[in-house]
Amino acid sequence: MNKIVSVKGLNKKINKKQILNNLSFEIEKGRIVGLLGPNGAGKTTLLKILMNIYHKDSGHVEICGLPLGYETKQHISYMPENNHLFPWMKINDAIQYYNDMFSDFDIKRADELCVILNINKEENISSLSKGGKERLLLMLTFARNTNLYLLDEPIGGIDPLTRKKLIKTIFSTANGECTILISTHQLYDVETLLDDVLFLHNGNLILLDSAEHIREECGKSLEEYYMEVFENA
Ligand SMILES: Nc1ncnc2c1ncn2[C@@H]1O[C@H](COP(=O)(O)OP(=O)(O)OP(=O)(O)O)[C@@H](O)[C@H]1O
Repeated sequence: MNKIVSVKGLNKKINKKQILNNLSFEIEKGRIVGLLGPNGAGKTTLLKILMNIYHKDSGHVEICGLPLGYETKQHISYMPENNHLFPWMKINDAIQYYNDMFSDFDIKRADELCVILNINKEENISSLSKGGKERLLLMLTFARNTNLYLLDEPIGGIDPLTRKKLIKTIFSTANGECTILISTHQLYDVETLLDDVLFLHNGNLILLDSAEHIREECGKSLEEYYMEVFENA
């Protein structure tokens, strides 16, 4: 089975406002896909639907060949936009918490990622900076062995040097087996990482293409292409 995510005719309204409009797309196994678009485009809403946190109004969504439900959640490691961890915890407690919650959590991998991302396991979560919290969430997210990683704005607060290390880490995790859908405004930083891009504008899918095709066909970087598309959208 090569389709990890399959979305057909997905619609979502919130407070009578159409947030996602008849979206249809597929994501193949092993791809790293950038979910890109301006503020309010519907990126977080889409990720929350894939995670079964928000319910769709209509349309059909499958994850790993299964219709959305409790079981599909088990296939996904999700990094939400906001920190959902308890402030009284130490990082070590958070690792334990994830280990208890998820049977696919790999403690050894968590330790390795702590070293790579310069995370002190004795630190209190309440004392972490914005970037520190993001590094913690990324460590927890990628210490799980799942088929699909959904990342919502994972690197906005992370300094450029750590971002570089992080991108390498994401590459090594991806290794052709797992699939990553990453919503970000840091296009410049993830440009080399992405296999495909999905452009959302006002809840509409306006482009799904391979990064290579965009570079070859248009002779532009993804960031340049993004600017061109959204300036004229
Ligand atoms: N719980 C909610 N109640 C009311 N409106 C909501 C809710 N969640 C999302 N929206 C609206 O849905 C639209 C899409 O929001 P969403 O957070 O999905 O966009 P986004 O592309 O992730 O934006 P950003 O890049 O700013 O994070 C926005 O107009 C937002 O105000």
